[in-house]
Amino acid sequence: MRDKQASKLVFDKVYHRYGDVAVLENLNLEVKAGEVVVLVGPSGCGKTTILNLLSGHIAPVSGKITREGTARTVYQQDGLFPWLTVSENVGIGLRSVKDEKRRDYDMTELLELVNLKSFGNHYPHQLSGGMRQRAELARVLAGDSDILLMDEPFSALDYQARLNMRSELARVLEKKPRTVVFVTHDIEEAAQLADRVLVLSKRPATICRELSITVPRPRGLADDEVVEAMRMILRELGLNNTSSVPE
Ligand SMILES: Nc1ncnc2c1ncn2[C@@H]1O[C@H](COP(=O)(O)OP(=O)(O)OP(=O)(O)O)[C@@H](O)[C@H]1O
Repeated sequence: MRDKQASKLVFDKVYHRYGDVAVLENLNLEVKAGEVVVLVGPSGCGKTTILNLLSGHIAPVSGKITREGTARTVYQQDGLFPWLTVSENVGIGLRSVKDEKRRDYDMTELLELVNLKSFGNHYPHQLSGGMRQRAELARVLAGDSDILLMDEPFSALDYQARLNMRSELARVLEKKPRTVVFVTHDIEEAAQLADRVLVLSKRPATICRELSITVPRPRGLADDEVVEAMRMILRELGLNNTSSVPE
């Protein structure tokens, strides 16, 4: 399998616009191998555009993007095929893997990893939203991609399911480390998951604050560093009403 340390993402003076609308202006960004970077910022500032540029779905107008390693994207709505079982959906994640390597991937292990071992023969409509996102996670972890690009993957779930998915992702990354770029509007999620939070300005997006969080995952919502990170993100986003953040 590929050396996980090899994956790295770099934006060098990236400029992008749609028509006349400049979305990114000379954005510099570096994500180290194995790092979990969370992007937060105002709606429409260009977070999804950054992921699409990182995945190669779109090309920048100017500037250079370096991506060492293969990337898979997880979206807000799960991308499972409704006519395939969970195992078959997860198996699709192995499409890019050469036949002789496929036997290295144990489907049971993947399903176990996301706590869906008994649901391999179920169809997506027989699962809850959280279970579907877990199946999606197994699908993107299957195969040999080193980079996960996650675009508000848990935002369609209810609060309890979101909390569960955060600790699930933390646990999965502990077992199968990946380089992750994660977009969210949820500052709790950012503070609980990120090694580094990048707070973006409004369009054209620049990085107005970088925040490293060193406490190991999984992290409690009331952990000092998590609470402090939430405070700083709120302040940076101009949402200074900190009364809802636990003292
Ligand atoms: N394909 C496109 N064509 C034209 N304009 C686009 C396109 N995609 C995005 N935009 C515009 O570019 C800007 C940035 O969009 P983007 O989706 O990257 O922002 P975002 O930060 O992810 O937003 P949100 O937080 O609301 O999801 C927005 O003004 C959006 O309307």
